[in-house]
This record gives sequence, structure tokens and C-alpha cells, in this order.
Amino acid sequence: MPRLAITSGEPAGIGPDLLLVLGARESDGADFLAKLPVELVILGDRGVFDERAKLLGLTYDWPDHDAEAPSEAGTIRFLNLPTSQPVQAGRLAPRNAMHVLALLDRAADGCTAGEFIGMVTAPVHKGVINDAGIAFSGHTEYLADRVGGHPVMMLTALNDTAHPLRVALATTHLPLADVPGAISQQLITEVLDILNRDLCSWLGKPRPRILVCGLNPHAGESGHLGREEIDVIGPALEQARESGINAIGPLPADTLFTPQHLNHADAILAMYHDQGLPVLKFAGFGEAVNITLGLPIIRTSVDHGTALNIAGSGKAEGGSLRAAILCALSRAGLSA
Ligand SMILES: NC(=O)C1=CN([C@@H]2O[C@H](COP(=O)(O)OP(=O)(O)OC[C@H]3O[C@@H](n4cnc5c(N)ncnc54)[C@H](O)[C@@H]3O)[C@@H](O)[C@H]2O)C=CC1
Ligand SMILES: NCC(=O)COP(=O)(O)O
Repeated sequence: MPRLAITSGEPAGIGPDLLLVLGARESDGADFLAKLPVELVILGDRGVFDERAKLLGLTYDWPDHDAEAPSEAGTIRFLNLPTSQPVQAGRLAPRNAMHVLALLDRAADGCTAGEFIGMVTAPVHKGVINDAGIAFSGHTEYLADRVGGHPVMMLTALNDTAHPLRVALATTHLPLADVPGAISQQLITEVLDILNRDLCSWLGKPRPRILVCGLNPHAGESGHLGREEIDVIGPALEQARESGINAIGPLPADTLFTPQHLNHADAILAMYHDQGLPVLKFAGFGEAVNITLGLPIIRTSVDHGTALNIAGSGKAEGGSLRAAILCALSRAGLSA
């Protein structure tokens, strides 16, 4: 029976809460779990989970992960990787940054080795990892450094299943001032190629329709509001079309994100993080999934952050985590 890894992320955030709610004896997650055609292996610190379970009034009984033991569908095992410093819900500690990265390393290595069919990640706090002196911009980039590939971030909002909104990004975690310099013809063609191949194989669409945003207001207004559309994005789309990709644009981002366009699109390619993701989160925050395309392993994630303000309170909603698990299974060719 295949195993799916789930990293619990920042230990002071809501990752442990969400996982406990998913698999606690008292939770209503039993029906969801029972239908899963995999064993879940949760990576975290047992002490943190014990403390958080007490805080939330939950109990759990997940045995230790044993790669040699037979696995059982619809059950949870725990892979214990200790934190360096005691954890208080909602309080960040830079000394635990290495723990957060160790969870990712262990899960990614297990995926590469075939121990896990994929990994689902609960949120990490990017700031505190940098505060610990480690350059880190996100799972997306970190995992590509670990396992290889050109990572492309795509979020999908599944609330309207007739027209699921899929938004991929040409650049990921960059300061806004660095975005124009990073947008090159080569980057756009590479990202379009990865996005197109992924949609073809995952969704079985022979020629997915990809709408591409411009960078500037009104897609540059014929060069009067910026030239990237004329000098870089337009030629990249021409090249992509020549190789058979159904890429349309560059279109003004503000009119592209309207039903008239979205109802006929399989995916949107936005130029930068805050061009695409606010629309996606407005459409489906709490139920959406973040997928890293272009890696040799399967990785999906929740659509939200560490939510330190509600960690340990029982208020964390698990819809996105469940969606991320189902999405990882779908990408592995399994269904619940
Ligand atoms: N995949 C990941 O690892 C991600 C990590 N982050 C990181 O999270 C940290 C905090 O980011 P913020 O911008 O504050 O966003 P956030 O998503 O953590 O919080 C925004 C608001 O949404 C609420 N919220 C978030 N998730 C919720 C849930 N499951 N149930 C109920 N309410 C929820 C929070 O309480 C807060 O009011 C940052 O360091 C950021 O880098 C952000 C997005 C994704
Ligand atoms: N806003 C989504 C996000 O920043 C997720 O980043 P990552 O940690 O999945 O790379």
C-alpha cells in the first residue's frame, strides 16, 4: 500500500492543529481518512503533537513510521524528528528552523527513494527561517534545490469544479522590484512548457488553453505603459505557439480575470506572486491547493500560511489540507 508523507511545517503554527484534527480519535476526519487509498506518514515532533493535542482536547494514537512494516490504507503513522527548543503555539523560535527544514529534507528524500508517493506540506514561516540565518524563500524553491527540476508554482481553487481556476506563476518569491529583470523570454517559454506538459498529463487535455498575463497595466498599452509585453512576453508566446502550445496573450491581467475569459481557460500564467494569487485566494481561500510543477516528485500544499494568531485555539479550518491530500493522490493516479 502506498504511503503519502505530510510535513507538519512550522511547529508553532497551525500545521500540528490541522493534522491532529485530521487524525484524532474525536475528530470527524475518520470518514475522510477511511477512504484514502494510502497510509499517511506525518512528519513532526511528537512532543509538540502531544502538547497541542492537550491544548485542543484531542487524543491520537499514531504508531511510529516503519518503512519495513506493511502499510495500511486509511491509517496514520508518525515520523518523529525533534525540535531544538520547546514550542509554544503562536511563538516563533529561530532555533527550530533546522527542524522545519529537516522535515522537508526527510520527506523529499523519501519521495525520491520511492518510500512515499508524494509529499503534502503544512505551512512554514519563511521569515523565521531567514531569522535563523538560512536563506529560504519558500518550499517551491527549496525542494527544487533538493530534488532538482525547474519549479513552477500553481494554485488551484476547486470550489467551482465546472471551471476550476488554475493560476501558475512565472516568478515566485521575488521582491517586486526584481520582477521585471527576471522576466525573460527563456523563463516564459520554460514555464509555459512545464505548465503545458503538466496540464496535458495530469488533466488529460491534449491542448490546454493557457491565458498569459502581461506585466504592466493594460499589458503595456502598446508600449506606452512599459515594453516587456512587446520585447519579451509577446516573442516568448510566439515561440511557445510555434512549438504547439495553446498560449494566448499577453492579456491585461485585470480583464483576463473575468468570467468571460476564465470560463474558456484551463490555466492562467501570471507574471508574479501578487498578480495571480490574490484573485485565486479571493475565489477559493481555504479550499485551494498549491502544487509545485516541474519537480521529479509530487508535492502539494495548503493555500494558507502558518496562522500564528489561531494556533492552538481550535479555530484552524482543514479544508485546504484535505484538498491538498486529494490533489496529491490525483497526481499519483489514485482516487479516494
Ligand atoms: N505553504 C506555505 O508554507 C505558506 C506559508 N506562508 C507563510 O505563513 C506566514 C504567515 O502568513 P500570513 O500572510 O499571515 O497568512 P496566513 O494564511 O497565515 O494568515 C492569514 C489569515 O488567515 C487566517 N487563516 C489562515 N489559515 C487558516 C485556516 N486554515 N483556518 C482558519 N483561518 C486561517 C489566519 O488566522 C489569518 O487571519 C508567512 O511567513 C508566510 O510566508 C504563507 C502562505 C503559504
Ligand atoms: N502564497 C503561497 C506561497 O507563498 C507558498 O510558497 P511555498 O512555501 O509553497 O513555496
